[in-house]
Parts: sequence; structure tokens; C-alpha cells
Amino acid sequence: MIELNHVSKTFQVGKKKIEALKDVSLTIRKGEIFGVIGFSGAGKSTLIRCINLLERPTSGHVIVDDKDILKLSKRDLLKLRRKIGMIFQGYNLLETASVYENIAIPLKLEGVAKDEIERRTEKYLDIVGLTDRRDAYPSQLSGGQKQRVAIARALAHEPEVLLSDEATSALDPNTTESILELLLKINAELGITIFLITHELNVIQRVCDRVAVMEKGQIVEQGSVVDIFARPKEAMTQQFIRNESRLSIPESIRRDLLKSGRLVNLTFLGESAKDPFLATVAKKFDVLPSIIAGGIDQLKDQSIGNLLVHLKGDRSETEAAIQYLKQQEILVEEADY
Ligand SMILES: Nc1ncnc2c1ncn2[C@@H]1O[C@H](COP(=O)(O)OP(=O)(O)OP(=O)(O)O)[C@@H](O)[C@H]1O
Repeated sequence: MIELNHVSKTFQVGKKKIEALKDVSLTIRKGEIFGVIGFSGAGKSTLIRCINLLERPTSGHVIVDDKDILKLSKRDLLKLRRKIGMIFQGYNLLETASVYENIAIPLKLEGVAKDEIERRTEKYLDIVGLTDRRDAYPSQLSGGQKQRVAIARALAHEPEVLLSDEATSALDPNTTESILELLLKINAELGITIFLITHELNVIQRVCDRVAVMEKGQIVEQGSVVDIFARPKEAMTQQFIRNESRLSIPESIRRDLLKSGRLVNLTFLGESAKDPFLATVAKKFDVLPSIIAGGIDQLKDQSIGNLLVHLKGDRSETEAAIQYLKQQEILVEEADY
């Protein structure tokens, strides 16, 4: 549905050239939720803005529904932008207009008929759960409610795609969760394709079908969320996952445990959890495994388990046990650092 082919974007700041995007290619499929994750400055905002040409690529192609949108006339580009809604971290609401008016005014400017404006505004206020706040002003709303208004405003144009630029970054964890649930509902019930950028791993985990990891203007890894989380290949991806979801223990306990064996971080998909791999390790090798810490991350359609395991035994037996674990459907990282 949306294809970026070899897209590059260079900003000229004085004499300096900043390469914000370097040869980025990706495909967003109809009906999916695609996320891009990266640290600040990776190029995510520039990338998302290239999809509706708020930013024009320096080179490459942006294809939407088989059309190269860089070649569209101004009029056709305006038409296309209506198919692509956008929400932002800062909501961008009109402070002097009510919730209802924030949704209705842009429709009026677009020339939508009065009764259609009423129908759509009421429909999307209901979908985002704000019917009872229709007369409130933005200053009377919480951050999560403001983002709901912004989502209703975007949906009221009945887009096929919703672009989300760090939409939950300013929200607390509970509010983030409720907005993510709303995005899942919009995707499932209205069939809207969602492309989002974020620096938060949990956003990707919770809602995305596929993910691309960005670093210094390039995509370093992309694939299904399950694959990337269970088997991250690139150092950057591993760093993201380790930063946020790896288990850690106090240094003194770690040092103690290492005196009598090895420590390993095991990551496995829901279905692999059914295999009694730790019992097998205890049986097969002269090793006593014990679980030091554990957790489960919920992905959109699956769960991923993390265990920090101590393998008690001598070097050769624990090494053989680690090699055995690596042959299973488990990501094994030695945590002896
Ligand atoms: N309009 C601009 N003019 C000059 N440089 C820019 C412009 N927009 C972005 N950049 C530069 O391009 C690079 C990528 O920025 P971008 O905002 O796309 O990254 P990001 O991953 O979205 O980071 P953040 O989350 O901090 O916004 C940065 O070095 C940034 O300074």
C-alpha cells in the first residue's frame, strides 16, 4: 500500500549537510500496524513526514497505492493527504475551540456538508469515547483525552492510513496503554492501516505487526515483531531490548552466583515455554539450573518470556548446557558480563 524506495533526505544547515535519511526502503502493507523505533535523532520524524510529503525526499520514491506521489500535482497531493491522517505527540488542538469544534472545523474547511459533519463528528467522538466531553475545551482535558480528540479529528476525514508521530510519548503508562488499545481498535474495526514512530519499545511490542529499527538515518533491521524480539540480530536492536526488557539483578548477588556457575538470559516465544528445557538441561548435563528472575512481555498476538537462569556446575558442563539451549527455539545470551 505504501512503499518507500531508496529514500534519502539531506538537510543543508549553513555549510553543513545533515543526512537524516540514507537509502531507506520499506513497505507498509494494507491493514497492518507498522512501527519504526529508534533513538532520538535516528531520522524517524523525517521518515514519517516523507510519507505525506510534509518533507520532500532528496532522492528516492514514495509510492502510495501504486502512484509515485512525488509526481502528483498540488491538487492530487491534497486529495492524497486526505487519505492519510496524522496524530502528533503535541496534539495540535485549537485551544479556543470545543472538542466538537476541533473535529468539525477542519471538515467544514474541507467543504463537507453540514449534516455529514454532524454525523462524522458524533460517530468518531463515540469511537474515541468522548461523547460526554463534546463541549469541553482542550484546557479542561487530560493529555490522554486531548490525544483522543486528535485521533477523532484525524478519523473524521475517513483516512485509509493513520500516521502516528510519537503519539503516546508525553503520556503516563496507563494513559499510553489506553491510547494503544484505541489504536488497536481503530485498526481492527475500521481497517485503518497504521504507521507509527516511537522511541518506546513497549509501544512496538503492544500494537505492531512489523517493525523497523532505525539508526543514524538507516534501517538496520526489519521484520515481524515476534521475530525481531525473539531473535534480534543487530547490536542496535539487542541494545533496545536489553535496555528495556532484560532482567537485571544486584551486583553482589550476581558476583556470588558466578562463583558457582554461569548466568544466562533466556528469551522464548509463548509456545516454546511448553518445552521443559530447564528440566532437560538438569537431566542431560551435570548442571543445576535455577531461575533467578523472570518476566513476560505481551506482544500484539503472542507473549515472549524472559528468564535469568543460574547454571550451577563446572565450566565444561555449563558450557555444554548453554550450547544445548542455543540449539533450542530459545534466544540465549550469556549474562556473565
Ligand atoms: N528541518 C530540519 N533542518 C535541519 N536538520 C534537520 C531538520 N529536521 C531534522 N533534522 C536533522 O535530521 C536528523 C534526524 O532528525 P529526526 O527528527 O528525523 O530524528 P528522530 O529520530 O525523529 O528524532 P527525535 O525523536 O529527536 O525527533 C537529526 O540530526 C536532525 O537534527
